[in-house]
Amino acid sequence: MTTAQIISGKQVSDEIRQTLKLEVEALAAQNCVPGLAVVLVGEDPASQVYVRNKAKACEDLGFYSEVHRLEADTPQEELLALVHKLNEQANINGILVQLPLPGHIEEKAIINAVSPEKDVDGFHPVNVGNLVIGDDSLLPCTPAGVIELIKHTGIEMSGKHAVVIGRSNIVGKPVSLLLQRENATVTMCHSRTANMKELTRQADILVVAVGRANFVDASYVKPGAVVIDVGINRLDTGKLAGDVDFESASAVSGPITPVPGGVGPMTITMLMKNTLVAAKRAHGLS
Ligand SMILES: Nc1nc2c(c(=O)[nH]1)N[C@@H](CN(C=O)c1ccc(C(=O)N[C@@H](CCC(=O)O)C(=O)O)cc1)CN2
Repeated sequence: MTTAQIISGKQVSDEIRQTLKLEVEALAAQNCVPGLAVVLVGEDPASQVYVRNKAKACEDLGFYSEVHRLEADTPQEELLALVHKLNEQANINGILVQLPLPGHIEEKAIINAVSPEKDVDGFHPVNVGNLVIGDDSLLPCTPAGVIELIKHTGIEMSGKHAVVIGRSNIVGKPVSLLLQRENATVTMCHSRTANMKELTRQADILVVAVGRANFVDASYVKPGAVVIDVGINRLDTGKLAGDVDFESASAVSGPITPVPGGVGPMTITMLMKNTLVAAKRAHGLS
């Protein structure tokens, strides 16, 4: 049985949403209603759930929202035309095209088509570039959620050694940049890293985003380290598993996130936060 502190993404997410809701109410008095457009192409079952949850979050917080559901064989040009239309739509402050997209659509072309001011995913090269140079930008939701969860533990990131396993554009790379922004010393590991355990065992903060169920066990973890599991892997049994073997890792770790109920719920909450920020900017409010 674990004695480690379990970091509840659900609880942190609820707290942030309460703050957002108050802000939305205050903004309404200034005729500013945040608007989010979510675009789903195809019928991927997990994506359908995430899109429904995004629409529900908008409703709960008092945002305006639109969900555009397109057939799986929708031509790329049609999707681009929709994105261009949403870029021009004044009541929409945030545009999110749900990933993954069907194989015939070039993800990069779609991401690049979203206006950077409405890119609430933080995936557009302009926002990525601003993240790299440390300028204000819309931050990618899952990495921003990871930082919020670490802050919630009360453990200082400054001066700590953070190790990130995984170097994807949507999690590993941005989370490393955000940790550096918090003045952590960051090491990135990936599939070609030699002696990975030697590095991860030095980590005060270990972020795992490899996409392999139960990849990290206790042997990777420094006693007392904060462990953040970004993985969401659907097992053959239908159950969800993280990239971290929770039973094993939590026997030695400090605060640790579970799956489900850890990083996942933060993703949508940070999307709501980004949409609010984008709406305020569009209305000239700081
Ligand atoms: N355009 C984007 N596409 C995708 C993103 C993204 O940030 N932008 N991230 C993921 C999917 N995603 C949001 O879109 C997402 C994933 C997981 C969760 C979540 O709450 N997970 C729960 C478990 C839910 C379940 O039972 O499946 C948890 O971990 O507790 C929310 C949002 C890929 N696509």
